[in-house]
Amino acid sequence: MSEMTGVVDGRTSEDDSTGGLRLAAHGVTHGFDGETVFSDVSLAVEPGEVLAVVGPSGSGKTTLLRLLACLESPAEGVVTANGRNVGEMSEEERLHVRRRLGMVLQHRCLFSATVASNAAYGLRVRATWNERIRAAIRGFLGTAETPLAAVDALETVGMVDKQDRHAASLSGGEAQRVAIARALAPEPDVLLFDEPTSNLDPRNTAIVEKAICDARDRGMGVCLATHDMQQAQRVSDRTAVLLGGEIIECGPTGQVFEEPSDRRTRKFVEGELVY
Ligand SMILES: Nc1ncnc2c1ncn2[C@@H]1O[C@H](COP(=O)(O)OP(=O)(O)OP(=O)(O)O)[C@@H](O)[C@H]1O
Repeated sequence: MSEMTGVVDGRTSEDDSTGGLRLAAHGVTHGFDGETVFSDVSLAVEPGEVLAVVGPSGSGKTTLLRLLACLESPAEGVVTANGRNVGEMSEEERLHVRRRLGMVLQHRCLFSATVASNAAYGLRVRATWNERIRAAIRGFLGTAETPLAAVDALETVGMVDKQDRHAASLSGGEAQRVAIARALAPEPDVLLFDEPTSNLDPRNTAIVEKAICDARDRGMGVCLATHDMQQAQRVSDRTAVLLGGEIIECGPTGQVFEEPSDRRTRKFVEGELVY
């Protein structure tokens, strides 16, 4: 619980003053059907950094991301957003936090709509009522245009030329890139990416990794769950190793990979650990 500073209810000194969003898990334990997946996990995604979460299949990377995304509540411990316990927020406040997040889940699902409409989804749900009414009128008149931010995001992932295609017609890799564009378009404060390049070839992996680094350089916090040790080394500032139901190591990526303090980390990152 070492990161649990100045928390939990009420506003704290960490609150919105920085303009960014700091998401943190404090002493979090979670599991399913009576089985614990991980215990006493504490980590934070700082604004302007990429935090990689690496660990074997089934170690709980997705579960941790879902807790940080406020999609589930931890069995024990708390998740905070700028120092406030999201479990003690009203529904409206939690929704406000969720709207500051962009998420790409491993089992991404696109809506049954065009690529452009999918990419613009996050902008639509964040729009004010006035903006929604104007958009509805433009839709009715047949003069609706794809918002520039959605076009930019599609351009970033190399999908702008397919913006009129129906999502159902896309390959797995194309759908993955549209899901990433959908997360990027609203310029959220924090991006939570679960294996975002699992279906991509090296060229498109490089494009997505560049988008992740660009987002970090613009001040977003990025939490990246990945199996790909090279990817963690290429893009992340810090790496957390989730193994055997706990975070066994969390620190600057160079240090975790080159001079880990836990011998299991060295075995894991070098692919020697049998699990
Ligand atoms: N909704 C659920 N109901 C029951 N068990 C679940 C559920 N979600 C995850 N689990 C279990 O929790 C454990 C952790 O799953 P999780 O998907 O978080 O791992 P992961 O590290 O992301 O795995 P992978 O790298 O294979 O994606 C697994 O044993 C999984 O079967």
